Amino acid sequence: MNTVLEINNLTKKYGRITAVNNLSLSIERGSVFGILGPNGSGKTTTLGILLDVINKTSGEFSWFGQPPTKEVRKRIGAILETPIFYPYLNAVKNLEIVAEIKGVPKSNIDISLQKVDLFERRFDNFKTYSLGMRQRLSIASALLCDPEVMILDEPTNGLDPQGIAEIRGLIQQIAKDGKTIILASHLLDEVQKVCSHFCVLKRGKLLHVGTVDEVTKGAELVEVMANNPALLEQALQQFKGVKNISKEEDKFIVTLSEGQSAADLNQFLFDQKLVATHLLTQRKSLEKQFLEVLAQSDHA
Ligand SMILES: Nc1ncnc2c1ncn2[C@@H]1O[C@H](COP(=O)(O)OP(=O)(O)OP(=O)(O)O)[C@@H](O)[C@H]1O
Repeated sequence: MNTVLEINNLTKKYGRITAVNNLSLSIERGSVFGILGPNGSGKTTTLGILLDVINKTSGEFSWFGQPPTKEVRKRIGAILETPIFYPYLNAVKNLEIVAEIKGVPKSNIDISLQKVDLFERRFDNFKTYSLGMRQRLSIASALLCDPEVMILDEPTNGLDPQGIAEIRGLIQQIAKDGKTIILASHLLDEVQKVCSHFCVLKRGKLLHVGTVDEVTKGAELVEVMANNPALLEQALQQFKGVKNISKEEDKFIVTLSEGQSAADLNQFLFDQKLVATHLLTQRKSLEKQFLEVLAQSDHA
């Protein structure tokens, strides 16, 4: 893999608000990179800077190992906001206008429409399109110049479950075609389903970066219950293989250290003369990890 995007100490201040705070990241070719963060964490501002529509306050970034010139920018397709299409023109006519503006050959239009599965509906007026189809047309317009990188900001916002599934499938398809995708989302589930890598931003600061796999396939989470919750809690605190314990009523959710299994925990409890009435291993979800990372940052 080679590096598509390198960000070094990027900062954006709006008066007293620091929207992006000393952010450093690198994104490799072929990855689907999720920028995850609650509302106001600086995702859109970061993407805006990378696309040259927002001025940075300080820091640097490079695309494909080169400074971010207009020429380099042509290798990137982006949807920051839903583009404005003409309601009384069909998809082909709308994309012809986009192609004209971008200086892209019109022969790319049919290919783009096929990629987003709108070819059959290409002669229908835009106003007859569902929200999902409108979003797919936006993606087709970003694909017109056959970019190496696609940037999508909250691509499934406002869509119904079917529209969400379609867009997610489409993102995966575009990634399979070899494009690098950078997508901002506040939806953990979306990032978990679609992305290979992700970072977590909060108030403009980078809290975590890594692969989705290492989070979801990493440490085990075990639900434990026993007849005597107080004794169980004491025992759990003594177990050396515990990384974190949280409580949901009488049920304890135990994050095990790397290499520890539910069987080790069960054996330990048994040695303490405690019998677990409930012992369930969960795979760690991105959601739990994300909430933990955010909670830890509150105590930092
Ligand atoms: N033009 C602006 N002027 C002043 N403050 C701004 C401006 N744009 C963004 N901000 C502030 O910068 C911070 C980051 O906003 P940004 O929109 O980048 O976050 P986000 O993670 O994309 O959030 P959302 O998911 O709600 O779009 C917020 O505190 C926001 O209020």
